[in-house]
Amino acid sequence: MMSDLTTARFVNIGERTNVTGSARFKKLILGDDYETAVEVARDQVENGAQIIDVNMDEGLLDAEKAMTTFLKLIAAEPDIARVPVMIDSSKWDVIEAGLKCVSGKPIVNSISMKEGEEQFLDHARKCMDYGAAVVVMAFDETGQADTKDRKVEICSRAYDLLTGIGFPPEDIIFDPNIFAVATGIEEHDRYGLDFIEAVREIKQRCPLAKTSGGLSNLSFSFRGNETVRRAMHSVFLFHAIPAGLDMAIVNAGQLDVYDQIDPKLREACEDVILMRRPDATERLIELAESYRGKSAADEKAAEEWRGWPVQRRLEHALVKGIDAHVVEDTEEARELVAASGGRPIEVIEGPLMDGMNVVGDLFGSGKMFLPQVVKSARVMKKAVAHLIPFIEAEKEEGAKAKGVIVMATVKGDVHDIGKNIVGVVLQCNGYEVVDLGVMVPWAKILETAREVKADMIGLSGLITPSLDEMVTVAEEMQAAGMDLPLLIGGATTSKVHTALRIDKAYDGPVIHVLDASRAVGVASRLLSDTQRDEFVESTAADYVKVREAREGKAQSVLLSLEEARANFFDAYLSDKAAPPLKPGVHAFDDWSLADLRDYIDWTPFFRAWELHGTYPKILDDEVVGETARQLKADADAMLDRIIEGKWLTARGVAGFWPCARDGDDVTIHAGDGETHTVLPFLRQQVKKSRERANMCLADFIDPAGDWIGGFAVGIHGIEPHSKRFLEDKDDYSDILLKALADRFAEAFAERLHQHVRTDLWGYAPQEQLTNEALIKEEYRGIRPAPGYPACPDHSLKPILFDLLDVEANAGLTLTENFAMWPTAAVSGFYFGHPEAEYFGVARIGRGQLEDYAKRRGVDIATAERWLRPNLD
Ligand SMILES: C[S@@+](CC[C@H](N)C(=O)[O-])C[C@H]1O[C@@H](n2cnc3c(N)ncnc32)[C@H](O)[C@@H]1O
Repeated sequence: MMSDLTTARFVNIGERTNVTGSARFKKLILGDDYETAVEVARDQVENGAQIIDVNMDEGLLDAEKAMTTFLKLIAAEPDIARVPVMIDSSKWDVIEAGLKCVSGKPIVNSISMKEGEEQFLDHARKCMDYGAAVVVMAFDETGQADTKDRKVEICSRAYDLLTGIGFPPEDIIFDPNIFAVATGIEEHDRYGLDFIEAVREIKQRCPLAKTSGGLSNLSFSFRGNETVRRAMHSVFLFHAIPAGLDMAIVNAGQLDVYDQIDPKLREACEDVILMRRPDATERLIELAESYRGKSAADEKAAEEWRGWPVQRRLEHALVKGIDAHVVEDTEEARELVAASGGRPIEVIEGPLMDGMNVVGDLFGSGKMFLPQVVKSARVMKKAVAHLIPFIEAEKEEGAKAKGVIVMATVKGDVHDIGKNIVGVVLQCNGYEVVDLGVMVPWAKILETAREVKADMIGLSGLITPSLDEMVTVAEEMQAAGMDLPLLIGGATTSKVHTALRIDKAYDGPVIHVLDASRAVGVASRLLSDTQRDEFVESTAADYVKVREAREGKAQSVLLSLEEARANFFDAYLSDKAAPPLKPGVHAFDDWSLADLRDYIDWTPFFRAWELHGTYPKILDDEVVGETARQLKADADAMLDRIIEGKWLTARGVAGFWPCARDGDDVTIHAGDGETHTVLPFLRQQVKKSRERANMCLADFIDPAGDWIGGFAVGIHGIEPHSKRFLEDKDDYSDILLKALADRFAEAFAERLHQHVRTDLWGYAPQEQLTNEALIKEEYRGIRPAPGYPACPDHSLKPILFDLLDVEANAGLTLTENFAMWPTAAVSGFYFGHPEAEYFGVARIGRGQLEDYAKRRGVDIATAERWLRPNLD
């Protein structure tokens, strides 16, 4: 309960006997269990309610009867009947029925000028007849008052009308409408402050009248987060009561003592309610995350661990990933250490490292998974950040890292989720990570490694051209005479490529790290006095074996290019799709994120966090189910924030052009009929068994004339949010946000493709598929993406981007190695033929390489670089 001066004359109105606000009470009344329903009223009075609000407005109920029955029952209970009853209904008949059953002074909730002055005064006169006080809502013929001025204007007008008919001013209670704040909508930012200021003015203008409000609305955006809601309510009252608020409908048992609210949370609530800073909402939303999802039982457990000794609290916070109290706990630990003459560094070396060791052990033994580890790392980072100024002030050496690792996503590539996860996992295992970010040229990597005296270098990349960039880094390390271990990771990297190309380019140790969960094991062996040599030697020997196996392996037989072309896929061209209903290029500036949310494929999201399994089954998985559920809950909460706060913008473009197949090229005739663009595709050359064709995407296009489409979609606006998370040492939220942006991009590609089939191209207008069926690609047509197996050459992207004018229409650009920026982006071609399917071009021969170079007008070396994965 709030307990300070300001509350002395403040009246709590109990809200639990309200079928619209309490699911439990509704169930009792619908079930005719009035006996227990009366107990709800008694509990409220015992918990400090000084008025009880009774509401029976429920479609399935005879509200008049329910109101009458309930009020008569509580009138017979002296310990309840000692407090006034507020008869709450939007129906006047129900109010009148209630008025007849109340013996003491009733309060009517509510009347307003919504239907005009006449009805308002009619209801007021009837209330007067019953000696009832009235709640007057700030509502008039034009609607509900939302600004301060409207609130004051309507209440002043009502006051004059009521006192004009002799209504006792002390029986008037104004409710100037408490609305939800921190919704992410800018116009709502003023709602808290406007209410408080309106109350102040109404009290001055309307002598003797009282003010009230329904408090739970205020925190509506934080549904499910009781801690934050309670804090917001208490902070709001703390400021509204001195302004003149006399009463509020509130769960009296659910208010916190103002002084005992976590100061960080209290300040964030205050910033929002009093509109003290423009980013108040975002800050509160962000902070709220750390209090989210706490049930009553969790709350109790939470209170319990807060009573433990500080060392144990820190360990608990680290293992559970709770960052809400870590700064205050770290400070307490620091003071404790200081009191016994110790140094701040001892807090890191002692309780924090102990906690992280527990995390490391749990992770190592498969009892904890990446999302939890990243959350633990967030706690650790915040604790360390708090200690650093003290450590520096004492001119102490920082905690000695186990080793220093320079990490980078290579030049031309922009993907960093995997790298970031590895970085966080290494950091929380005691390594110092120098993260150079994305698109890092080799020179910068080498220079930094020297500068920080790195113990190893870690490279990451997602697109195929990055494989070459990694070879370049290895070659440059060799040329510079370095011998640091080089770690290789990322989606397109493989042990085979590492063995065949990178390991051969560099004499120092080269290790392919399959996934983030292995990074710590690799790093610790590389830096161990006893294990290093053995590990390096056995890995090198392993790579030699890979190379030998490769050399000795009978390679699949390749047809000549002519033979492969002769065995093309002979599609039924009469089945080709009709021309598009809406040809040309269509840009979409701001596709609804709420709409895209329903198209998300969650399985790859879990994979990004190294939780393997298909959604939704993964949620019930025996081993990772709990982690997956928590991760999904965090993702859903962030999606709410992204959508409500309009953090991101989905921009996309789709277009369709007349075209014809010309050998393995598709020639597009754009606009004027004169200019044409050539899309050169590659053909499978591996000798096929039996009837199977040597496919090429061009085979799905009619040489006599056809249509092809293209698209590009991207998710914009991530940067400021990412920056804010990182400034707050919150890698977990940063990675979560990036993974969700990727999900939105894929969902947008799926949604746009559906729109294309059913509307823009319109060859499948009747299609109706569930999201599951969309994910399984049960529709007609495909959208192959440059860089994927059917068209592995990323360098087709500039051609596609020109056709669609992607930069202007969707705001996407390409790096020198054809990675799209922003990172959360997808692009590809549309083929509408019913037999069109995905395949892999796989290995091609020298003949096709030379032919392709000619068709593209580039030299062989360039074509080799583009097609490297298909040449090995
Ligand atoms: C990478 S998944 C993305 C869809 C998945 N539901 C998601 O949300 O991540 C499938 C997409 O990759 C591309 N793709 C897959 N296999 C391909 C292939 N063999 N050739 C070309 N593109 C391919 C297509 O653009 C296809 O729509």
